[in-house]
Amino acid sequence: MADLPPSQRSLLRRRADSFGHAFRGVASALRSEVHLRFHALATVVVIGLGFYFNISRTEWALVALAAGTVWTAELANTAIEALTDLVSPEYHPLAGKAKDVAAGAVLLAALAALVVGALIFAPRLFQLAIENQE
Ligand SMILES: Nc1ncnc2c1ncn2[C@@H]1O[C@H](COP(=O)(O)OP(=O)(O)OP(=O)(O)O)[C@@H](O)[C@H]1O
Repeated sequence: MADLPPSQRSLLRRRADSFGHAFRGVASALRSEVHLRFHALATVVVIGLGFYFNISRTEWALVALAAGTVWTAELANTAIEALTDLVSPEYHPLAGKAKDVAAGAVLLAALAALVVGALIFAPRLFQLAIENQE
C-alpha cells in the first residue's frame, strides 16, 4: 500500500473503515437483538442441513438469498427502531408506524424464507423420517 498515490491510499483506507463500521453494526445488533441471534442459529442449522442433504447449487443460491434477506430486514428493522427511539422517545403515531412497517418487513422476509426452507428441506426430511421408520 505504501507505493500507492495518496488519493488512492485514502480511498482504500475509507473502504476499509466502511467495512469496519459495517461489521461493528452487525456485531452490535447481534449483541442487542435476541431475534438476530435466533436468525444466526437458524442460519447455522440451515447451512448444516444443506451440507447434510447435499443440496444443489441453485438450492444453495435460494437458501443464501432467503437467509440474506432475513438478515437484511432484521438489521434494517434494528436501525429503524434505534433511530425511532432517538427521534421520538415519546409516543407518536408516526413512530409507531415506522416500527410496525419495519417489523412487517422482517415478517415478510421470514415467511418467504420459511417457504424456501420448506420447499427445499421438507421433502428430504420427510423421506429421511420414512427411511428411519422402515
Ligand atoms: N415511540 C412510539 N410511539 C408509538 N408507538 C410505539 C413507539 N415505540 C413503540 N411503539 C409501538 O410498540 C411496538 C413495539 O415497539 P418496541 O420498540 O418495543 O419494538 P419491539 O417490537 O419490541 O422490537 P424488538 O423486540 O425487536 O426490540 C411498535 O411496533 C409500535 O407499534
